[in-house]
Amino acid sequence: MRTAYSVETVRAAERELMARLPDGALMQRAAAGLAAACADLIGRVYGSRVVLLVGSGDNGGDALYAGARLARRGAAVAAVLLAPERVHAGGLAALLRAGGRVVGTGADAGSTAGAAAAAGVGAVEEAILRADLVVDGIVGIGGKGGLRPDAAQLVVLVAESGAPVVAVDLPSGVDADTGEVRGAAIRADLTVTFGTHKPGLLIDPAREYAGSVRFVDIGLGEVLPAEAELEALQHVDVARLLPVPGAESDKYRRGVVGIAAGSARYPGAAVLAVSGALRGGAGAVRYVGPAGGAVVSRFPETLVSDQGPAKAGRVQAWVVGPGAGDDAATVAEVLDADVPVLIDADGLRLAERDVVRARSAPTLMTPHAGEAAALLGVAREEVERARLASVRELASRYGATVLLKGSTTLVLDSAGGAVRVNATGTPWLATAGSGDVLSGLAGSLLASGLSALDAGSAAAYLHGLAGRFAADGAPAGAHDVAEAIPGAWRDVRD
Ligand SMILES: NC(=O)C1=CN([C@@H]2O[C@H](COP(=O)(O)OP(=O)(O)OC[C@H]3O[C@@H](n4cnc5c(N)ncnc54)[C@H](OP(=O)(O)O)[C@@H]3O)[C@@H](O)[C@H]2O)[C@@H](O)CC1
Ligand SMILES: [K+]
Repeated sequence: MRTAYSVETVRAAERELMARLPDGALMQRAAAGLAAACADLIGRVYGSRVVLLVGSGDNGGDALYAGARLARRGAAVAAVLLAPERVHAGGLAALLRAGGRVVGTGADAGSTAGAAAAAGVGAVEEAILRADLVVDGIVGIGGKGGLRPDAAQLVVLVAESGAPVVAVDLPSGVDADTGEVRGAAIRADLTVTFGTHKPGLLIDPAREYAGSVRFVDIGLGEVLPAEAELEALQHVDVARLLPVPGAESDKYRRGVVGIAAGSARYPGAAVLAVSGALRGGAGAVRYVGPAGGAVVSRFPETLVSDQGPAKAGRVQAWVVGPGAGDDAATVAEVLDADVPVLIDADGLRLAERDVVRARSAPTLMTPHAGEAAALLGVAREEVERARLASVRELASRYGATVLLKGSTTLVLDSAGGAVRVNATGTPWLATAGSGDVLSGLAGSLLASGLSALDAGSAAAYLHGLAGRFAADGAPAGAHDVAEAIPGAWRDVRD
């Protein structure tokens, strides 16, 4: 399991650890890891041109000490100082001792102007445009709000230069706790993060700015609390969750999932939800709704009923909503059942909030950003900008477990706790019907006994992986994704 902790938690752990260690020890560990990562990225250190962007905090200090290490290995290292009068003094001294230099306004230690001040801008620009590597030490977990204008100007120059960029701890300009990006931010090829991942490194849009992420252990793990703010399941975690039938299992013991989906207008949604459900571990799939003919002709193993959910026979979990149109009565009937219910698509719009809140069996809601926005009464962009806040707000308003779909899917249990983030997806998954497959898959896992949190996060993981396998770099339809689920399941189990 990969975990991420908020800035507040990191600060507390950092204080505790620092109290036990000699001064500066943590920064030296960070700088050593950072320098090694930079060297790996550029390949040949000797003779390479490295530019450090140095803010006035410890993030800049990390960059300076790492720069000193690279300079000792023969790199030509130039530091651009955003606030020369408040630069990390030890770090700067180390860089200068190792043969590094200060470029631009930073050369004028008396200047209070930023790096973009007219006097030094030419030299700064030239250094950045000619760099083999840019190290972003503008700001780390101490960043507040969008980048200030002088820092934002450096971001533009770095983007123009096209040089590889290593971000120190976080790409400057992204919010460490939320993954939000306000205004300019560094786009890194690699982010070297210390002690623990920060939520922003795992949640879009910030995740995209981080590039690949390399973790440097500075010993913080021993003082971090057991529960993280964010968890990202890995293969081994998902493998532990997936149901395995025993020798005594029959279809009923493995669980029956009921799919109440589709309409005369959208029969395909029913077929796709069933296609996901058949690959999700339940022993049988029951279908209720007007698309029974289409479902059975594609999947003859489905148990079809036209009696409505209450009379359809026993199920251990329901999926309601994909392609449901305006059939509010079916949604209400399903919500009345005392078994776990997954609500998706049209069902999200049709479900009464008070009814959802009053349910005693688990409820799993699976909106995409547009649906979440409609439920919250905000613009879609607002949800995409602030995914973490959105999933929290929805879970609290509905008293339900919420899976917010997207490039990084977030799942939050109705009782709170760590948010699970899933990043196995691929942009190719943004295709019609893909969500219907996910709802069937998650519903099937619910029916086989997983909690709403585990069913949602394991389904998102498998679905994302199946999307990758199905697409393999080319467009794929939702039915291809469903067909790739067994391969994803095997990949996880092996
Ligand atoms: N955690 C650990 O165990 C370890 C942490 N370590 C490292 O320390 C880092 C945290 O250092 P930190 O606390 O000094 O804060 P940091 O990120 O440098 O930022 C503060 C500076 O940024 C400025 N600034 C703020 N907002 C800004 C904006 N929008 N735009 C522009 N500037 C802005 C702010 O200016 P001010 O508000 O003071 O004017 C202040 O000068 C952490 O990320 C990691 O790299 C490692 O050494 C190993 C151990
Ligand atoms: K940074």
